[in-house]
Amino acid sequence: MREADDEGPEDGLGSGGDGAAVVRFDQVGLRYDLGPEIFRDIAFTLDAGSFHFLTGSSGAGKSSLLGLCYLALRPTRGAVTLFGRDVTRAPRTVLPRLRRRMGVVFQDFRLINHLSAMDNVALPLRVAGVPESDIRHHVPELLAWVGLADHLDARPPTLSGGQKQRVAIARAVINRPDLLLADEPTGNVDDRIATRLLHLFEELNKMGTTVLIATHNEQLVRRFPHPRLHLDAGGLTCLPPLPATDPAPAAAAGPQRPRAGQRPV
Ligand SMILES: Nc1ncnc2c1ncn2[C@@H]1O[C@H](COP(=O)(O)OP(=O)(O)OP(=O)(O)O)[C@@H](O)[C@H]1O
Repeated sequence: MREADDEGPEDGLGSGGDGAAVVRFDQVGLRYDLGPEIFRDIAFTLDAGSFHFLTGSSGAGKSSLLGLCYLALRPTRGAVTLFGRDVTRAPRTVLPRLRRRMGVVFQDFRLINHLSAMDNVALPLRVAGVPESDIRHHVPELLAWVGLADHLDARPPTLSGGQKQRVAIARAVINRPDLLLADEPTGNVDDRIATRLLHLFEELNKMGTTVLIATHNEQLVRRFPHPRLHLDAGGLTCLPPLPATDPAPAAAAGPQRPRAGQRPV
């Protein structure tokens, strides 16, 4: 993991900020074009190593907030700080470097259709220059953990929605990012697999990744005791974990899961 301050002013990023905050929003507002303001004065901090759910009804702005975090969107007002740097007006040239520190699971997956599941997941490792022998070892292991051992060579158009989603998750976590942003990552899978995926996120979190997961799945939110950022009517409230109901089903069945202290792959 890199330190929060390993990029200097020459990066075109603003300086300053709390070194322990991976994400900080200060009085952020957002509107699309000439539409209404969908966020008003949103303020929150994700400390390094924290795990939060992002909740709110459909249209409350969960995807938009994640888009602000990975700088696909810029705030109309206020300030966004990432990894201790003010990135509110950071030039586009710094985006690839910032995004290499993030794993993002998009609601629409954004897989590369002409590449196999194996090659889609291997992509961040190849970009990072990881030796091919390591890739051949780690990628199948992770795909097996998400239940896709028999689909390594499958191309996305031949996969179901839930299978594509799991490839997208594997791609997002394979290089153990500093920050994981996931938009409805369990929206297309059954309860057992959803629980398994949440355990994967928790293992990643134990290794230091800061995690933010947008979800509608209240049952899942109740099973995993993490605080919530809740969006409602343009505002954001930080809420404690929901009280637990039923325990999470065992995630033990299936391939051995990655453990804290090891690479997740
Ligand atoms: N590209 C866009 N142009 C204009 N308005 C948009 C755009 N994307 C989102 N919006 C509006 O912003 C608001 C928040 O949308 P967003 O997709 O962030 O909500 P969400 O909470 O992720 O919804 P869902 O749970 O249904 O995915 C909605 O009113 C939506 O219509």
